[in-house]
Amino acid sequence: MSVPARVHVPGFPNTAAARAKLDESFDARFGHGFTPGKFDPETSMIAVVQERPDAQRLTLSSDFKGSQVDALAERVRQRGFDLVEVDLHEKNAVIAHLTPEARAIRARLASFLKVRPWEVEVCVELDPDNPRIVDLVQVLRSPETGTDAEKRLAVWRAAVLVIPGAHADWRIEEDLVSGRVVLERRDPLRLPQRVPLADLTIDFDPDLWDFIPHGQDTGARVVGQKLSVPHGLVAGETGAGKSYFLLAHAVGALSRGHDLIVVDPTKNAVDFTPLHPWCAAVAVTTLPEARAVIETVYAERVRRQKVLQAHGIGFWAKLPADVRAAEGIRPVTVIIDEAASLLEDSSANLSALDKDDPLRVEFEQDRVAKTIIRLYLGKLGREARNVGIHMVLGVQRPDTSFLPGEFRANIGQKVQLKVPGSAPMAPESLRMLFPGQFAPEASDLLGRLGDMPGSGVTMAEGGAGVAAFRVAYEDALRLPALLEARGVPRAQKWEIMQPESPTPATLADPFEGFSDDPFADFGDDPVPPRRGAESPPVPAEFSLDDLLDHPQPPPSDASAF
Ligand SMILES: Nc1ncnc2c1ncn2[C@@H]1O[C@H](COP(=O)(O)OP(=O)(O)OP(=O)(O)O)[C@@H](O)[C@H]1O
Repeated sequence: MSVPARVHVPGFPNTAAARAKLDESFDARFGHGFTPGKFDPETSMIAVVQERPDAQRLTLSSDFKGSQVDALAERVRQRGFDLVEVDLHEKNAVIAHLTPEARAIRARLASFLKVRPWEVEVCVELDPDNPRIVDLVQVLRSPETGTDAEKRLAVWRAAVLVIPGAHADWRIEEDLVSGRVVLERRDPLRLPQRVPLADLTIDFDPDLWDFIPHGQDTGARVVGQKLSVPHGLVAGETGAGKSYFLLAHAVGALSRGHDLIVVDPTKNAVDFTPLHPWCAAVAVTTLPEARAVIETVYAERVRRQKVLQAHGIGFWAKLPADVRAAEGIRPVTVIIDEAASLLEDSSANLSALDKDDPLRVEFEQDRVAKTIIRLYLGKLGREARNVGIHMVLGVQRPDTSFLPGEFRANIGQKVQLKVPGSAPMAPESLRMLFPGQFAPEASDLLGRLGDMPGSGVTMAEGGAGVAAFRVAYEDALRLPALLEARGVPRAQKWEIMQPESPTPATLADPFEGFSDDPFADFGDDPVPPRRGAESPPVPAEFSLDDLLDHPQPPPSDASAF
């Protein structure tokens, strides 16, 4: 049967596992000795490559020993063939005509792996337009390089560099079942060396409220967050550039007319200090302070919902401009850095301490603050977009399990930043951020990012896929000048509710007697706080104790809104 040079494989995922599977079907269709080669995603065609050209099987004498294999290889070579496989147990060997490239690469890989050439089998393809460039090397057979998948990958990452012309940006993938390793040429990712934040920042324009730019991709296209899905999440360990990402987001939001709120009691939001005059509120010292700010944000959500209801309108931007101005309704961006530490429960048990011990009092207050922040975050997750409230969370690890489900479901843009010089992240650790086939893609891109801080991958809601990008940057101390130059007004400060500080004894279980959602029975929740300098002075009264003891919202102040 004549074997085609290429076959059409629409939708082929081009993974090592898919190759191994296709190899089986090649065996069935074309007989042994053909393997899937270079895949062209544009035409969905894959090459059919002969693994062992002119292969012949030799029978070895019954007393043939391992010590004689080198001599055998030399005799085979003198006859113009290559020894490709020796089976000392079955006493046979396979010889074939390897291409010069396959012979050379096999020899280099074998030497790197410290084995003899016939213990490694490769299939090599060259660039059809430039036969001096190696396009694809498939290692069809090789000795075991370790039991740990990450370590084996590290071995192949080093091994790939012995291939002439190869570099660290080559794609490297192993199929765990067949053991086939695919080493494929890719052009290196070329991210901009630096993206000046000033280049992405516009003159103050609230009409452009629904897109916050973050940086540029490999084609210098602007990457950012569309606010059609309200919230965002950025993951990155220390040194990855997370604080500067959040600063870029803050500046983008301010120049698009958002009120800015910063919550970061873990790191005291020092990087944000220059932005304080532009912040409507900050919570940067304690968890109860963070709780009060989040409660205030939620109460603002309730107030806005009432305004919308009163006008029979479902979305804040559709309110008449005069109503928005009178009510102080602008989009709100709430930045919460180190979000996990605000939400994750602490398992410490301080019952051995006296109940008035300051340490225990603080611990109990923190615990209650976390519980309440988690509750409000869940509610804001699903109820925030129509009133214009958007949150961006910073976390160390790409793990969202600590977030309330409603919040997770409303994260539009997800970003993973890479610490310069760090080991590549395995797809498994990225699955919570990037579902399905996007996790391997994200892992792959992260592996090719190079060593510049503020580089990462992002995936926006809507299935457009993952993209590598460089975060826009400006020295934090120069941000005030940038905002001034762009005409961004300083903030009207929000009045933050101060929940009464309950005594530790009443804090033991603040939600006892409530099933899932302790606020579900209370209709429209707390009395809204006063907002901005234009608002009439109405006392903002809302505390956890009020909710628990007097389920109805106090009606007396409602008319003021
Ligand atoms: N986009 C960027 N472009 C250029 N340099 C950057 C960028 N982002 C961060 N850097 C540099 O990298 C350093 C670390 O960034 P950053 O402080 O944001 O890290 P981080 O991940 O927030 O760390 P930490 O968790 O300790 O705050 C900064 O001092 C800054 O100089």
